Amino acid sequence: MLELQQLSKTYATGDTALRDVSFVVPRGQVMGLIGPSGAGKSTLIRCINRLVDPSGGRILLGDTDLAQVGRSELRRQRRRIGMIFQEYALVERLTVMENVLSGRLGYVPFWRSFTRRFPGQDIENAYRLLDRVGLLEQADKRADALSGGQRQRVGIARALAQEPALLLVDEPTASLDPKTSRQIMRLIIEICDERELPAIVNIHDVPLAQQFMHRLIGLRAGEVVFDGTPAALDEAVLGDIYGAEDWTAMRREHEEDQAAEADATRRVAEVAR
Ligand SMILES: Nc1ncnc2c1ncn2[C@@H]1O[C@H](COP(=O)(O)OP(=O)(O)OP(=O)(O)O)[C@@H](O)[C@H]1O
Repeated sequence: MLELQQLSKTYATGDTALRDVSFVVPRGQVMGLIGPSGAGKSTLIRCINRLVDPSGGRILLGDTDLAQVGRSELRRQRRRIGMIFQEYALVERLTVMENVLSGRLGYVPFWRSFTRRFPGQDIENAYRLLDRVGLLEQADKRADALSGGQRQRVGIARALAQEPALLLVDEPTASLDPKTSRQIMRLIIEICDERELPAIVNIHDVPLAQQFMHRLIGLRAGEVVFDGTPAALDEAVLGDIYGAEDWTAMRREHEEDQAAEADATRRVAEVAR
């Protein structure tokens, strides 16, 4: 379980990015973080993995307050946080398997990571994870030979290789087409269910968030202005989070994208006939 208590962040520039943000993400819950540009979504994720030092508040992962841990303890705590990135962050010239095993680097002694000799148990587990994300056949391929969706699956397997207690997911589908985006979201949800992992997903695509997330939190100017189920996120709330004009423009853009996707699907079907 992850619990934030009155988390605040004011940058050295004087910009306040988070104000007294409090919520609990229980095990197995996938929570989508939505809000306009500058609302504080990235700052929130960065505070949790301590790429940014919070100005105040507590970040409890189990019994540990991540906001308080010192440098050496932080290294240990970061193993417990699996990260999934928008641009996958794979090592392109390494194989799929080597990329997944890099999720174990926080656990193996330096000399072992240097020679890339991992314990047999780690290797067995990596094969199991690749099987789970549907990439067993690709284990020996170089990462740069994969499609975007496949790369993100490697990113997911790598995060799981850490045996995390929490997943932080930053715009996982921003570089993917709509169909692949849905497949990746479904996979993340299934995996969190299976492993009872809490997850926070920073997500721009509101309809995709509504379709898949268990719960949504809306941030505006660093404050929580919505916390509820996707069903409770109606037009009035969305207008409140994004500003009525911006939300109307976002919705129109989404409708145009959907029409284009339906058109492309129809054309493909016609060619295949
Ligand atoms: N390193 C920094 N130094 C100073 N101010 C920052 C820094 N990073 C972010 N901010 C400010 O903090 C606020 C929140 O930014 P943040 O990047 O967390 O928002 P966001 O919701 O993730 O936006 P986006 O969706 O565009 O990524 C903004 O006002 C931003 O200008």
